[in-house]
Amino acid sequence: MGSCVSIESATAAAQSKKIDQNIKAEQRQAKFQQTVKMLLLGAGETGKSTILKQFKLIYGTGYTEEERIGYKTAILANVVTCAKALVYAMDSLKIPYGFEPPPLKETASGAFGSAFRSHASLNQPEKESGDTGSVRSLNEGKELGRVAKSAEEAYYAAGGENRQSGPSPKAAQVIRGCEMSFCFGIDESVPEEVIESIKTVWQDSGIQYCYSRANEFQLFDCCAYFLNDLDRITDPKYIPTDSDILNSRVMTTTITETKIKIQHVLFRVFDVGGQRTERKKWVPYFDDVDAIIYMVAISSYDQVLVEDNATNRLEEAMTLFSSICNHPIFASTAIIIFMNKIDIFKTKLKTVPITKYFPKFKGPNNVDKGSAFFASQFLALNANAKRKIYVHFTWATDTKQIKKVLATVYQIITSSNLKGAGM
Ligand SMILES: Nc1nc2c(ncn2[C@@H]2O[C@H](COP(=O)(O)OP(=O)(O)OP(=O)(O)O)[C@@H](O)[C@H]2O)c(=O)[nH]1
Ligand SMILES: [Mg+2]
Repeated sequence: MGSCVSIESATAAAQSKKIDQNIKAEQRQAKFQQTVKMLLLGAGETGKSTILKQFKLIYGTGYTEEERIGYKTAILANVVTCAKALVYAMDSLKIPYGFEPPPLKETASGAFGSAFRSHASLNQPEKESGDTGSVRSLNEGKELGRVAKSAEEAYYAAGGENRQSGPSPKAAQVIRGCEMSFCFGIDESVPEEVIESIKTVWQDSGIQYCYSRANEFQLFDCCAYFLNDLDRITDPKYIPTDSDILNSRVMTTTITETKIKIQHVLFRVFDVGGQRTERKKWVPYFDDVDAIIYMVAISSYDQVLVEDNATNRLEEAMTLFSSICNHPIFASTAIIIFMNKIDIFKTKLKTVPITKYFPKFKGPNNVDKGSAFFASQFLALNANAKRKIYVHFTWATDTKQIKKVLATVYQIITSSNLKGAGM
């Protein structure tokens, strides 16, 4: 009996040891299969959905041919929307078709000649410029005003909205009359006449000058990317590339959750709509958030919101950031700011002085000073001095750059240093 007991207790002990081992293994497994709830937050058009696409491209299986074809409609809709925006802006800004802006008077910096960007150069981020901008801003502002005035005079002399003649005004008429209904059927394409009309106006010097003033109206950032490549994207056999998908613009109106496994961590990534009306939908997703990527379009310093056509986009981004980063519910959430659209920012700095929109900025108007200034403006909004907020300067449509950035983000989120960083 005694031996029986001892055998039983030995068995029980062995079983209990096994259970303990299993529990430990499960615990290890649980630790190993860490889940991270991540929100992509930020105002509208800052690049949240673009980053989500990058997650899928870099860590997922990418896009199938069927999914790619699904983007065709959105891309063609982008093309027509951009063409319409330009054509309407020609009348609101009072620019005649064929307008050739007179060369700007040179300053000591000799940089005026570059004030009007040509569409051919707009797809590529340019090399960092020197200290152009702050010194010339005042004179250049006057010069640009003079050119705008001469455009307006020429506009009225040419017959204004309804009486301009020639191929471009005729093409503009076709674009104005184009219905967006083709957008709803995947197999339908944009009528040939509309495509030809878009090509005609995009070549027009007046439209190009109008494009150089795009901050004065609402125009998608992907405008030049697609309008420079119309032959390719309107080919019946066209299948969107990764880059085309990344550059396409579809406003988010439904919050989505995407699960992405990176090594042993399962990321639950939530992409939200950033425009004001969309933000009402955010709150139910605020519980138990491990990390937030807060997107800022640093290039939007000279633009106003789509929602009210009045508020500076970066001012809005700062107000929103302040409410997010100081919200008690996010007290222990890792916050990483992506100062995005750095490619557009670099190009814009050559012609648009930051001081004109943010007089606090003391220049010089270059990438280093400009990006450091805006980063510091955001970081200063954090009321908890002990908390570390991470900042990255990003180009969301560039997979190579984002791959590196996301690898660093992964390290930040999974590293134990987070605890020491006020989390
Ligand atoms: N050139 C350039 N374009 C970018 C960059 N990031 C995003 N875009 C473009 O900007 C547009 C808006 O990007 P989205 O990702 O749709 O912006 P969002 O934040 O999801 O906008 P909402 O859904 O309205 O909140 C798209 O056409 C993108 O291709 C960037 O770093 N550089
Ligand atoms: Mg979106």
